[in-house]
Amino acid sequence: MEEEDVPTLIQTTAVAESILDTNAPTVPLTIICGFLGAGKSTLVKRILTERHGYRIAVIMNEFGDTADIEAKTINVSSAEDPSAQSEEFLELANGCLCCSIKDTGIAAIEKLMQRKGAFDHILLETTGLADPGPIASMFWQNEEFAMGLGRDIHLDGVVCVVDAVFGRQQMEEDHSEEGKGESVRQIAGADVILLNKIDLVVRSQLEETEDMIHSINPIATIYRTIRGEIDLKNIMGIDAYSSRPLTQVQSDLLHIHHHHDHDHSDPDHTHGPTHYEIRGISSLQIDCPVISASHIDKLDEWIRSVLWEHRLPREPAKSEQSPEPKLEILRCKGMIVTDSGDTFVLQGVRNLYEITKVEDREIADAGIPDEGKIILIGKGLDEKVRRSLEDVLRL
Ligand SMILES: Nc1nc2c(ncn2[C@@H]2O[C@H](COP(=O)(O)OP(=O)(O)OP(=O)(O)O)[C@@H](O)[C@H]2O)c(=O)[nH]1
Repeated sequence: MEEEDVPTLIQTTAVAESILDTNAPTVPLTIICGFLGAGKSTLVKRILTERHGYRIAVIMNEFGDTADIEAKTINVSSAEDPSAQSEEFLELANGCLCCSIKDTGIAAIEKLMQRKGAFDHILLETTGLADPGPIASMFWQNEEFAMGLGRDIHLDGVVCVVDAVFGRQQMEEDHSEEGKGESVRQIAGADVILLNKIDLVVRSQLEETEDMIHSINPIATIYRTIRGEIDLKNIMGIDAYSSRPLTQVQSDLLHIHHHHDHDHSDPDHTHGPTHYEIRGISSLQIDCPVISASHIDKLDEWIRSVLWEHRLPREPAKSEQSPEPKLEILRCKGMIVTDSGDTFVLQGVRNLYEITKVEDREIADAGIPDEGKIILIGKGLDEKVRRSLEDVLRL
């Protein structure tokens, strides 16, 4: 996708189909991020110790207090291979596998893949300060990845654990001049959010935090948890980066529609950027009418300009000194319906994206949607951006 000659839609579909047809499923990978102290380790510990029936390989930054888990060391460092010194595998009583990484995650995952077949899912826990975006794009639509680990692994989703007690305060601090904005980037890049420690707060505080999260990221599903207690099917196997399960994308989009239904009575607030703009990160939702098939190319061009050149098509590039915020998309997702009866799914993480035609048989399963919707999460998403995209869709 980095090249000028972006693969055509047909090729993309063909690749997706060939993956489907080879009957060699790749292992789903879930990234777990979250605020410092929000409860990531508590969640991981649950996964490693409880009897849930899943065989999960967990990659942790450090073993921390999880090292006391009853386990046997499988692989210790070897003298010939220095990279092996940075990781260790532990096989746990509940069938899970655990490994720690200190520097690059890729080396650990490559090692892990030598044990392919011993697990059905990979969880990658990041540090409390990590921005999941660059990590997610390492595993998605990345040529190097596609040629290597991508044959064995696919990105399933990004889960963010948010502290119900301090989450709001954390986001507000991150919004300040001194803050680096990690917590907001974590929320912006997540597909599922666990609002954890709900036992420690009152309902109104929960709702306020949820509102704030929704304003930054209307795509993510929020679950309220205590000590990371959650049915694992809600965080694993969600296929958030796939264009295949139309039903999932559709339900996400319907969910958003539902959530903002109350806005429709007020014309000024029908689709505007949400009122929160924390560290300039906000979201934009645009309804797409049924468009003509030729508009797909125009849309593709628009997306490329915004994602790669950080400007609207035909708009001059902004200088570094420009007072206007830089246009930066952290996540985009959408569904587009054409008058030829085709449905396309848009998926994007930062500057990587794909627009994929949905197969007829999937539509047969899910039903043809009446209209589409595009959601952008990022910086500089003002009314000008909305109008520009609407113009492209309504040519
Ligand atoms: N009351 C309450 N305490 C919790 C809950 N979840 C986690 N904790 C406690 O919160 C503290 C921090 O939890 P961790 O799981 O270590 O948090 P973390 O996100 O891994 O922390 P870092 O790795 O430092 O970013 C621990 O003392 C947990 O026992 C919860 O739902 N309710």
